[in-house]
Amino acid sequence: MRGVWTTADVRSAEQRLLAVTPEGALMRRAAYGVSVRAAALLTRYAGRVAGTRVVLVAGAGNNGGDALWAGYFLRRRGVAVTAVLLRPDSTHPEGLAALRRAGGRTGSAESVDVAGADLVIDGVVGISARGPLRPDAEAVFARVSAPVLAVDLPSGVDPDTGAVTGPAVRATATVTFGALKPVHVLNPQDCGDTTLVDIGLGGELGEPELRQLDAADVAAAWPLPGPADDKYTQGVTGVAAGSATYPGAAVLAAAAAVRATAGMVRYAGPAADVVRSHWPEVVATGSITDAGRVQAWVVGPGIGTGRQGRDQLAYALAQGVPVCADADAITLIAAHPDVLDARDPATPLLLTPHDGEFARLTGSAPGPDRVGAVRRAARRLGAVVLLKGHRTLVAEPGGRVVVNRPRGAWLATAGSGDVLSGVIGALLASGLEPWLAAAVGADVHARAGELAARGAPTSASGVLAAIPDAIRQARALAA
Ligand SMILES: NC(=O)C1=CN([C@@H]2O[C@H](COP(=O)(O)OP(=O)(O)OC[C@H]3O[C@@H](n4cnc5c(N)ncnc54)[C@H](O)[C@@H]3O)[C@@H](O)[C@H]2O)[C@@H](O)CC1
Ligand SMILES: [K+]
Repeated sequence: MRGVWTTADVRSAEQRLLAVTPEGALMRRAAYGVSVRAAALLTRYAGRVAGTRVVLVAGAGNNGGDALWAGYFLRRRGVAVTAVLLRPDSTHPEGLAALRRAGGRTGSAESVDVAGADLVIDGVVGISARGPLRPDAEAVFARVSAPVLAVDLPSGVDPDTGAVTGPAVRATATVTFGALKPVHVLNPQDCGDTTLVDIGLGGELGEPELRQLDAADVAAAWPLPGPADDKYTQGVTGVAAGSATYPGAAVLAAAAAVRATAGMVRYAGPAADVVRSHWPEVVATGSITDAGRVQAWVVGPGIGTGRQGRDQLAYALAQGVPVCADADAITLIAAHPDVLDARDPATPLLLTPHDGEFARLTGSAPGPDRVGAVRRAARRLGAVVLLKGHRTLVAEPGGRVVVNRPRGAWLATAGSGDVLSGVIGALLASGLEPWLAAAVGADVHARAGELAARGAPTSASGVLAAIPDAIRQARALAA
């Protein structure tokens, strides 16, 4: 798992490291990393390094210092470097001196040929940034047509939320130092391709603010049958979904569970015949009370918000096994919170709202601080909450939050949520910890969406069919 730390955490870790590191060493390490990434971008976009032209845009702080030192290293590789100094009187003195010593030039926003650069390096602001780009910096970036390499983060984007509230740099690539910050995972669009340079901060960092799974985490968590397994030992998934009028949700959720694990899937509800005819391997019954023993329930997609749905939900919650409550089940919990009384508090509950359901459930929309909102909701509800979105978030009551890596917007298609709940149900039934089940399920769901789409719109059935390839992809990347 990759950790992500707040700027406050990073700043205090840096202070501790600075106290035991020779003056300027951290900045030179950081800046050297920027120069290496800059050289790679120049090779890619201009076909060479020596003889190219790089413009640095340097603000008043250490972020500007990083850019100036990166300019020093690029000069040594034969690059013509010119720095636009936004605050000439308070520019980082050592960085400026190093650049000049190496033959770099400086100028004002008006005098430097920004439009003629092969690469622009954004050293306006870093982790001490507040608010959007100021007009002087905005005017410089308006003239840029070359790729932009952001130092630490794209200036103008909020480091801790990734929010853009005014003019901001849109980077081709970002080089960050010591630790990923929330901006890198919450706003990857404006960061471009982010690389992390190790400046030795690792030992100084505490618990991360956010976590992100990589393929190895997904592969390690995904349940696979062993030689001693049979259809029961892998965990039986129960799916209570759909209605006679809307059987589609039932078919999609049950089928997703079938695709996700090799164990058994039981379906209970009014769409039993339709489910059975599409997926003969599902053991389907008309009533949840006749369904038999399962190791986790998925309840909600298409069950409606009336008496029948409420009874199904209350029954599932009383079985002493983990429950993934989705769609109508969330609306039911919002309207009748007493339904949760049927649940043994030791039974894990996982809720998978989209923004509208989240607002119904908690009384307010997630707002711009989605991480804070989902973390509070999980704590208050004593449940794992998966907040759907371009970057799906999963929070558990103890405060840990996983951010899903977006893979295009292909999953914005009808029925896609039903597929997700079926996958998560199967993972819960296999015994995965609920927040890991939700995070790993969301990751494979996103991979399946990308594989199904391959550049053109897809459908929930397409996503469903791509689940095995998504699992294979994660396992192959981890191998
Ligand atoms: N402290 C360290 O040990 C290291 C710091 N490093 C660099 O230092 C950066 C942090 O440097 P600083 O704390 O000096 O601060 P920044 O360089 O992030 O910002 C400098 C100052 O700009 C002003 N400012 C804030 N928002 C602005 C806006 N929207 N437009 C214009 N000006 C604005 C503020 O007065 C702020 O203090 C990191 O992002 C990283 O690039 C790296 O060199 C690695 C080591
Ligand atoms: K920057």
